[in-house]
Amino acid sequence: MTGTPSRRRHLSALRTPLGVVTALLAITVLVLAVVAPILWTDSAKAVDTDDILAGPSAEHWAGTDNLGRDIVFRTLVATRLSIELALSATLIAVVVGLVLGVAPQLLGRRAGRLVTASINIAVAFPGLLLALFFAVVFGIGATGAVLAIGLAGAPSFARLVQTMVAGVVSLDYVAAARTAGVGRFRILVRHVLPNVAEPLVVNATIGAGGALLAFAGLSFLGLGVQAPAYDWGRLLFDGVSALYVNPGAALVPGLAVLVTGLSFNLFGESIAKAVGVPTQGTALAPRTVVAPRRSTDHAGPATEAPVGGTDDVVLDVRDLEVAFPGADGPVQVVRGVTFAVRRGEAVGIVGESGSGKSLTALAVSQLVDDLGQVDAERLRFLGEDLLTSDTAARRKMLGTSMAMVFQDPMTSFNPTRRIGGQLAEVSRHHHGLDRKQAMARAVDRLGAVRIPAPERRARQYPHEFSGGMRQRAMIGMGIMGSPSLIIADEPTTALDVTVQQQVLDLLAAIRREDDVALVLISHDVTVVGEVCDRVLVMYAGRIVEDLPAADLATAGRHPYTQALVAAVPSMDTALDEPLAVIPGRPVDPADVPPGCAYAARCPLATERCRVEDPPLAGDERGRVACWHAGEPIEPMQLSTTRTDVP
Ligand SMILES: Nc1ncnc2c1ncn2[C@@H]1O[C@H](COP(=O)(O)OP(=O)(O)OP(=O)(O)O)[C@@H](O)[C@H]1O
Repeated sequence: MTGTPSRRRHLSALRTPLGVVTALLAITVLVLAVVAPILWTDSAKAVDTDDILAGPSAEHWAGTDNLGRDIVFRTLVATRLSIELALSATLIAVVVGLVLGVAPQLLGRRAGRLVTASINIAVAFPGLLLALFFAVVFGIGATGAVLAIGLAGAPSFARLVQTMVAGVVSLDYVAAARTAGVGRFRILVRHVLPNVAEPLVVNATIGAGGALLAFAGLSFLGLGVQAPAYDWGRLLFDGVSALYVNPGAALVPGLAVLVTGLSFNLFGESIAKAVGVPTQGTALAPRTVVAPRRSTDHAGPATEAPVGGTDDVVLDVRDLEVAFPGADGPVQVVRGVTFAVRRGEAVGIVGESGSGKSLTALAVSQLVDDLGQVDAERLRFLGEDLLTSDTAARRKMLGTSMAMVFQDPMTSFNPTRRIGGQLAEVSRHHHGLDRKQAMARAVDRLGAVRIPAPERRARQYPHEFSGGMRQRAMIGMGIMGSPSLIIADEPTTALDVTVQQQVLDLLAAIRREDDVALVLISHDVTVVGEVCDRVLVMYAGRIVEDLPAADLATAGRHPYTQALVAAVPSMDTALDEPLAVIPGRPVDPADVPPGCAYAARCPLATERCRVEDPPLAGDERGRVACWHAGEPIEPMQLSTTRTDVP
């Protein structure tokens, strides 16, 4: 390989004038830290009682101290201790910060929040004040100062780590690993930490500069290194007391602190800028992830049969609700969704953006984020109650029997790991295969999803795959086990049309061959009509119609279903004409009107619709929630053009 993109970006940081200067300075300081004590310790120790507190001369460029020792040599020799102390303190800050920063991901919801709150409080304290506090606690001297500065720096690293971890855990490949039942600790080690390592190292470089300055501050207050040992801070402390006799005694070590601190700081900043990593000043609000809670207020009879009977039911969802906190109390975004999926059945979920399709799927796969509250009367997968506590057996069952395919193939894989290894992880984790067997299975599955030269491809990184291939590899990951259900959320939206068809064909083939059930979420009514047996139409967090896919194009009974179909451009649509859209705007989940949520946009709406919410009533043709189901509507009333929308 010719070098990774990130390595190339690091090098580009060195090409800016600031990058070059600060890198050279930082390297010089590190070299001095190694060689100066070897070369000049004797000269730095040499006492000259005839030349005490002398000013600059040809022999002593910056003069001498109160024992006649050369200031320049002492400053050079002090480089090693100063750097050692600064790096030790930085190491402590990074390690403690890392532990605290990942803790909310590993601990339960309550303990995680406690850690987050403590970090937030600690971050709000000025660093030097914290350092002074710890210095007093740990005692005066080098060890106390290292611990004090290290611990005082930890909260800001913890905040940074927390922010970065929260950014990574929301990506699809982490969600996929969670669905695959990979434990929190393993996810952290395999997927999260490799992706935060680079920004952490860059920030540690910046932190080392800050630590140097902090040591100078503590030593200046007499709390740092004690004589006869000396670092730059100690020299500064001694020099200041003789400032009026020989200013060089304070100036030279002061300059060493300033230049080294700045060079570390700016070098770190220029790398950060070049590679685009966040620094400690750019922290975002943290977010933690935990499993949904069990509903208490909807605990209904668990023995009731799923919609349409119990035969071969893979997924059984009854009265599913998802709510998020809003400005005026919880906002319900999924409002009582009930459906079942049978073995080998393909069920499509359609609806406009924001109708609750994705959250329904996320709730089923236990991936709704921490803020979301998931309640259901029943949520069963292969007969297992998904609302019960987070047991290893349940995780394993989800991991081997349910597969998720996400919209964005860019974020579906961990960019730092080879594709084959990521697929193999599932089998090593769940099927007890050793590394070699798991890799063989991964190669086999890549072949099964029609990826050419699977053995070679397995050794490649995600960025070496095209979008369509990545999506197929994601499906391959889903079939590492023998899933009973694949949930595909807009799996083709990010792909071009020909690749879309290949991915849909692949899903259909897997379904046929292995009798796998499929839940396909899509904006695209045509795609769903082609691939699925049955379609759930969602509006404002509810299922408004459940009908055979064959009826979707012509026999939808809900006016919303008909409007969705009418808004699909046909082959006869003139390219220069504006696209058809459904009149009006979708409902704001925070402000759902009484009665039927679609009434304001519906050509059939009457007073009753605006007052009474129609139930989802079932008959032999499916289920529909409309007081005027099946009543005729003029095609003109179903859709309008984009230009007519106010
Ligand atoms: N994490 C969240 N916090 C708060 N609200 C959310 C969150 N996730 C989704 N929502 C809201 O829930 C509603 C339903 O979202 P969902 O993603 O399920 O819709 P969707 O039908 O899948 O839309 P799309 O097709 O655009 O993905 C939307 O109003 C959305 O803004």
